[in-house]
Amino acid sequence: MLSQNFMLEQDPLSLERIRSILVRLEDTIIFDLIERAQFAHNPKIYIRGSFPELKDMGFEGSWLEWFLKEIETFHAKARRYTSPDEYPFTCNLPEPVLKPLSFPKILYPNSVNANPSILSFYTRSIVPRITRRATLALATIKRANGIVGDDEFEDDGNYGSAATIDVEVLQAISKRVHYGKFVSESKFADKPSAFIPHILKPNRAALEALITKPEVELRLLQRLRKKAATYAQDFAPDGEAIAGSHLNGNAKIDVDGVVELYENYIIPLTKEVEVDYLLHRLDGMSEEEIDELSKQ
Ligand SMILES: O=C(O)C(=O)C[C@]1(C(=O)O)C=C[C@@H](O)C=C1
Repeated sequence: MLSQNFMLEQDPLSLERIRSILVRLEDTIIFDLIERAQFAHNPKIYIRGSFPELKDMGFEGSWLEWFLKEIETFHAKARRYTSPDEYPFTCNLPEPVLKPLSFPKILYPNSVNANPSILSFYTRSIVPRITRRATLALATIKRANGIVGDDEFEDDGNYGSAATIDVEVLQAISKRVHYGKFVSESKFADKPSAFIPHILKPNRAALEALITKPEVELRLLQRLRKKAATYAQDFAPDGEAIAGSHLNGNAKIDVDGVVELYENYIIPLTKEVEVDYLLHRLDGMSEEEIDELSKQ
């Protein structure tokens, strides 16, 4: 079986293996979004300074940033961020308590990190979109109970639950997007001579054209729509999907929203990471080394 375990894989740069991980991460991302969609938008948790309790403890960021800092502090101690496919959202994290694993050297040393963009599009675009249904349901309940005030409708008070799932979604998207580095390394290793001229004379458009595979993207979006539509349904105790349970606003997740998330953010950002990685792929190499690579 193709795995995500770098310590076990014979050929970590096989494009088939890397793509199989991207496919599996689709499931993780869809399920995490379904979990997040259970709760209202809760915009307060993304705004710095809206929790005086955090300020009192000397923390200046938002509620979500506090969650990220605390969770990543713990995970850093368990050496999560020494793995080549894990990237933290916060900095100044503690050292691991265990000695490092000696991962095989797969990626060329680089400092490409797309997490600031991921955090920004997730909080500004994704959360409001996928929580719309929970927010509307809350509005109905509050109106029926005579509670008015539009901003109240977005807030169900589940700040801990919402932020816990936010961290999971962010980590899954981050892993997915940064897998772009492995895709790039695999494509580069396959034919360095195709890439080298556009790295030496930096040309983003040419590099992007080289890594873009429209048929792979199309298949991905079709598969994703089917998966999201399946998981959006309810299932009877015997495991049969309940007909129509994903219609008339009852779907567990906004299927179009999931597809748009991939089409407009996740795939473009993965490609950006791929190109950024390539642009630094020859950093620190001598002319002789580059000449040698160009022959391949
Ligand atoms: O599978 C690849 O070849 C990738 O580069 C990954 C990916 C994606 O984000 O899913 C990105 C660019 C390609 O056009 C196709 C798919």
